[in-house]
Amino acid sequence: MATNSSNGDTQKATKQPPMPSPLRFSKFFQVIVADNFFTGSKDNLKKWIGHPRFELIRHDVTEKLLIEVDQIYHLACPASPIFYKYNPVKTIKTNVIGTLNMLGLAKRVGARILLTSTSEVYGDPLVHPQPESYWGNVNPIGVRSCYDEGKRVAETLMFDYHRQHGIEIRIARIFNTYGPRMNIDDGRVVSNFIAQAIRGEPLTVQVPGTQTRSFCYVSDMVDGLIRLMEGENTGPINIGNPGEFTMIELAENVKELINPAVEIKMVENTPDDPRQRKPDITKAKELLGWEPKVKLRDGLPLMEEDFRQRLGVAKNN
Ligand SMILES: O=C(O)[C@H]1O[C@H](OP(=O)(O)OP(=O)(O)OC[C@H]2O[C@@H](n3ccc(=O)[nH]c3=O)[C@H](O)[C@@H]2O)[C@H](O)[C@@H](O)[C@@H]1O
Repeated sequence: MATNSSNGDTQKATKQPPMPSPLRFSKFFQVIVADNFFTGSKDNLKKWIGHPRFELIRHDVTEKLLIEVDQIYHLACPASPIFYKYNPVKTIKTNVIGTLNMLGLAKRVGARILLTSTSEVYGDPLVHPQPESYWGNVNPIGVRSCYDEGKRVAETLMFDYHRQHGIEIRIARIFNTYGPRMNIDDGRVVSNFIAQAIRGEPLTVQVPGTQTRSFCYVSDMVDGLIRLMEGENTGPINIGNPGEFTMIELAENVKELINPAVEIKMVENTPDDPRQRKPDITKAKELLGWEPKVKLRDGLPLMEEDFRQRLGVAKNN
């Protein structure tokens, strides 16, 4: 540890006033990424590999991880319904055993831990928009339960470790997030529609099409998560964009912005699909000074650009 006062760097560091912005502070951190690549891609980390303050470990969070850290962003878990339904047992193990392991790590080294929970803890919500005080309407035995009940248990574990062991916790409830570098075949609606529009395939709106979601651009999400980690509130705090769209409206926007020639096709849905979802972000505004800046119609073209590059399809072709 850098405690020797004859060390120039340490003296300089101790004289510095506290950093006003967590975003500026973060450039001094070393980052260790642990990923099992079940849904993640090494390509997304390419630009950091070889950086002196960056380390990548192939690791499954359901196994113990013995490292020394000050902060833990516990982001692990497949989030696309296609992926978590493909391996529900793995999904619930990640949420339960994975969260226990990360809390064990936080306890051993005295780190602060942030869990990325989800709007899915509200299930098919009977309160609209959803404030953090709403307890939700969740099916405990459905095909989505590995994910939504899994995240609910993860939240419980976080608060139990906080109350029993004094662990510093932070919980974010993330609402549908999109942006460049998403897996093209992720299966979630924004990436599906953008890839379909670029390929000139019909946009597959699952019935009834009147179900709503609120889409947050990735840079807004990252800003919110860092503010939560650096702030004083445990949460849970909703982080999402309150702009609410039906899936038909989303398809119409993608069609207009990306490829007016594509058709919109109604297809079958899957069980327990939530009918409406919109975050109440009063807490995020008041406690984190956060609100999203990027509107859906500004974010979609940024994602389109990245998808076109990866699919090798130029605009106006
Ligand atoms: O994107 C996310 O952040 C969220 O994604 C999923 O939740 P969900 O909202 O069901 O995600 P999608 O698969 O993108 O579905 C959104 C809506 O679009 C519809 N959809 C999906 C795909 C498609 O091709 N067409 C279509 O109309 C679905 O029926 C659903 O109503 C996860 O379960 C959430 O936990 C996660 O936070």
